[in-house]
Amino acid sequence: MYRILITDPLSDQGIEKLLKAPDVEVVQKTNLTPEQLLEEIAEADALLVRSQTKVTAEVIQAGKKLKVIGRAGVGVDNIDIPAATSKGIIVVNAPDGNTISTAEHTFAMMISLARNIPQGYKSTIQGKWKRKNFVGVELNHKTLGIVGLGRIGTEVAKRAKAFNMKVIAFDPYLTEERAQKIGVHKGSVDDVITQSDFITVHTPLTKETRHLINAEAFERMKPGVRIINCARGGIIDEAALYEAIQKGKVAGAALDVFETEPPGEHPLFSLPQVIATPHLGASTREAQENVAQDVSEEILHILRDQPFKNAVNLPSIPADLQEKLKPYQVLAEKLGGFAIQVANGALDEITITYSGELTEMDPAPLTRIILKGALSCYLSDINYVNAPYLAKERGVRVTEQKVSKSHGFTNLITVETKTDQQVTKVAGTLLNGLGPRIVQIDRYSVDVQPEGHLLLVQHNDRPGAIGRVGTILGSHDVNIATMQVGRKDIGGHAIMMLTVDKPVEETLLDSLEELEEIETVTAIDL
Ligand SMILES: NC(=O)C1=CN([C@@H]2O[C@H](COP(=O)(O)OP(=O)(O)OC[C@H]3O[C@@H](n4cnc5c(N)ncnc54)[C@H](O)[C@@H]3O)[C@@H](O)[C@H]2O)C=CC1
Ligand SMILES: O=C(O)CCC(=O)C(=O)O
Repeated sequence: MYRILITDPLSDQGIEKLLKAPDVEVVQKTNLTPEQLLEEIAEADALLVRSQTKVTAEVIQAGKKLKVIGRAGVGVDNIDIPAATSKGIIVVNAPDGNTISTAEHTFAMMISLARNIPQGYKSTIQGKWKRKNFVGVELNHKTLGIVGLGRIGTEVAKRAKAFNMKVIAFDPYLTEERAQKIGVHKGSVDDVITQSDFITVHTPLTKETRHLINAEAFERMKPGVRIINCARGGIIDEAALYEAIQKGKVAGAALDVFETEPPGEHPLFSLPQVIATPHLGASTREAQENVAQDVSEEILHILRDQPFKNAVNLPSIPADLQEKLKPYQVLAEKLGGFAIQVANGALDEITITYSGELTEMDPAPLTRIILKGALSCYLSDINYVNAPYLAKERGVRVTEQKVSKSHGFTNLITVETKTDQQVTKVAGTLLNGLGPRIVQIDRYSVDVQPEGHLLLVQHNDRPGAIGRVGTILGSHDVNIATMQVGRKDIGGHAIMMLTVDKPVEETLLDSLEELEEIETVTAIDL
């Protein structure tokens, strides 16, 4: 039974799938204090939030069983993503479900701003009739500058075109072709800032976008420009906006989001040119149902080990690729574990080579699983979310390549490890109907099922060596299940690869290493 903790109000219809799932227990507790959240999270397999709950590193650390954090919405700035990634917790969001609502809210704000609707309303219900005070401007033929032409920015652009506005958009990922298709002019930030009558921002809040619209930008804007922010507080420098309105450079601003939320008695609210809503962009019945439904499905898929698509801290993998790679997962994990256990010394580098039919797909997800298998031998709580992160943190260089030559196998994965002492190469394949096999250890061809307790013995090829190893194993009550030998030259360097029925103790390894012809003995547990 999976325990899913929901700590912000979510649409009941949206979470219906969770409520009806036979393998799920839903615990809905909103308005928790930070201390209560730390207590509740301890038993949860999944946490589902909107934007109020602050999912800090401390909360993530306290989530002993936590596998996934779901955000019913786009922005994940209330979740400590690096902390989740380093602990191997998947963070998923619902990026599509509130796009239209937020674009419509942006438009509502722009029209309200242009026509002074909130100010006019307030005055009218106070019994006044001040028509002269609320003369506005048309949108028709005005230039709208959009910073960030993603999902919401694009929907805003489409609506602006219906209002006969000229749209200039800046987005580092905007191509000329896409700009033409949407019907906008692709411009620079500078074009947006200097040419627009209205400017709206639709980016996430990042190092680059923090105070993107600042005092210097306001200086260069057209007099009478109007500003809209329905994305994230902090993209616009609020103090600079206050100054620019005071100076008469900016005619007005419509804000749905703030640097600190809730903003309390903000100086901007003393200015009649400023209109505001309490982060309402996604607050429609439809959007809330959509995002809750989308993220609920993703959480169920992740808990049930099924394909999912909206992980924020994992590269997205199309469902068909996930299906194609699924059969290779066991091979990849075992191969990683095997490769690391036969490599002596401190690991510097792992080079993973994919051959045969694996070159026809993107095998990158398998690299994560190989790293998981490798790092699990030394570190706890490793999974495919945090494995690349932890490898990098430990200074291990990871290289991935594809080569067509597969030495007669339909598929082949070769893992070369470089430590401060040696370079070791192991290769594995997925045999049709037989499952994973290790087929190469350095120069030697083998056929080993990567399962259970294995013993790799490197020795000199001398008569009686195999018998003596067998005798010592027997005297320690260790039964040999399978054995393979490989050598390149008679009397030269050789290997024995044994599968045994129980874990091999240190004392047994020491006894084997005392034999004159034995060079090294490595116990491998998979
Ligand atoms: N007010 C509200 O209730 C809501 C706010 N949002 C916020 O709206 C924003 C946009 O959401 P979506 O359109 O869904 O995201 P998106 O990811 O589809 O689009 C964001 C766009 O910003 C662009 N971008 C990133 N850095 C940039 C930079 N330095 N300069 C210019 N463009 C840059 C990206 O290339 C991307 O195209 C997010 O911050 C999100 O959290 C989203 C939903 C509701
Ligand atoms: O949950 C909400 O209402 C906030 C939506 C939002 O800001 C987002 O999805 O980024």
